[in-house]
Amino acid sequence: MDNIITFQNVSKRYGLSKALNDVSFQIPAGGIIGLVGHNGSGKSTLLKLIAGLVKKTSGELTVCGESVTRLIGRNVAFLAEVDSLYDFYTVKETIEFCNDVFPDFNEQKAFEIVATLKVDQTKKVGTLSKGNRARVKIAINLSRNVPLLIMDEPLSGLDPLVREDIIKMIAKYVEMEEQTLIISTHEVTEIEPLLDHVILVRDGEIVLSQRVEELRETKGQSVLDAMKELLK
Ligand SMILES: Nc1ncnc2c1ncn2[C@@H]1O[C@H](COP(=O)(O)OP(=O)(O)OP(=O)(O)O)[C@@H](O)[C@H]1O
Repeated sequence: MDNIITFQNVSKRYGLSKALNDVSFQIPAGGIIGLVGHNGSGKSTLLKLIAGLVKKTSGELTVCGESVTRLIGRNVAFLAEVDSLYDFYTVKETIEFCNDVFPDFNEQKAFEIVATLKVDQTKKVGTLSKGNRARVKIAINLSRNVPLLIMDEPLSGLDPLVREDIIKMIAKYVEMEEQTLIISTHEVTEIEPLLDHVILVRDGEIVLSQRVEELRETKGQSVLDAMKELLK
């Protein structure tokens, strides 16, 4: 499969407000894709459409070669801005719970990631600092053995040490040959070294979808340069 995701003339409206406007583009399979745009540009909507969490208003959307329905959740691990972890479970119980719920879950990997990040597994999730809660979220997402990982703003509102931990874990644990990770972020400078492909969104439209290497070779631009030019 060359492209893991294809959007053809996809629009999404919430009532009268247009979040995505007649969008057509493809996302290649494998590697890390950065989704970048200002607040309210449509990034979360695009990610939720891919994960089958909201319905398109019109157009054609395929993920892993199938039209998207709610069943697409089998192929997609979605890390939302607001998490759905249970406060009353310890970190260990949370990982065991995920192992029961997701048939594709790699429990050993999850334990390894939280141990690497020095999160105390005996603590209840509700008592964790914001940074450690984010570390648990990323461990769970990276431990799903699915073709498509989606992370909506995983770095937002976190201090530099936590952001660094998350970036390191992404670099180490995404299975680049078999998995595609789409990550939306405002922290372009930090994430740029990881990116294979970048998608820029402005006012519900895709203004760029290109390999980062190609952007450098053909236009001599970094992702940040392209962002400054196209997202003014
Ligand atoms: N459930 C909803 N109901 C109504 N309007 C919505 C809803 N969700 C998003 N919108 C609107 O759709 C547009 C795109 O929102 P979206 O959350 O996709 O943007 P975003 O790029 O993810 O923003 P941010 O960076 O702030 O998270 C915005 O104008 C937003 O107000």
